[in-house]
Amino acid sequence: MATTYATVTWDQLHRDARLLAETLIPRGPFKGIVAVTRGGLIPAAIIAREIDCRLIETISVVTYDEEHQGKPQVVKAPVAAGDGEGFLIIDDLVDSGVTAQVVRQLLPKALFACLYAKPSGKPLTDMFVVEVPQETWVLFPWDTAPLFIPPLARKAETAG
Ligand SMILES: O=P(O)(O)OC[C@H]1O[C@H](OP(=O)(O)OP(=O)(O)O)[C@H](O)[C@@H]1O
Ligand SMILES: Nc1nc2[nH]cnc2c(=O)[nH]1
Ligand SMILES: [Mg+2]
Repeated sequence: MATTYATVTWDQLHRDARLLAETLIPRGPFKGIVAVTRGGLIPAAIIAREIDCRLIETISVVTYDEEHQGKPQVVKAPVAAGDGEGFLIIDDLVDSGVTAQVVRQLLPKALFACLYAKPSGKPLTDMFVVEVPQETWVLFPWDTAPLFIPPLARKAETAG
């Protein structure tokens, strides 16, 4: 199936992160947050502010596409979070669920929350805000830039 794109603006991301924080409050308080770098860093910062949490640890998992067939590599372990008890894991999104699976294995007692979830990754989350179709590629604000688009009339002129 052809890939479609879903553009998320800074405003939308901020709203969705605040919505997630609201649903997380009754599940807390948390000892700390583990942000899944890099995509989880900005959502984690927004959520940390809302739930008043100042201890932020990170985990970095590098995954490879099917073509490269590599095993996911943990290039930074979340040592301050132990087995995850009392910790909250934040990522921007789950897609295949591979990243979430690796993270959960290392932090089995932590709660896993993300902003966006595709069907394959959804079962690996404890909480998410918006479901996105599997074939949709989410474009985050840090992936995109505003672009000049010529007026329609000028486009018609050049098309002859
Ligand atoms: O469920 P999955 O198929 O594993 O995909 C989800 C992961 O992919 C993206 O990270 P990416 O590995 O692209 O790295 P980044 O966060 O450093 O950009 C995203 O931020 C999630 O962490
Ligand atoms: N930006 C972005 N990164 C991803 N990594 C895995 N799926 C996605 C996606 O939909 N968007
Ligand atoms: Mg990521």
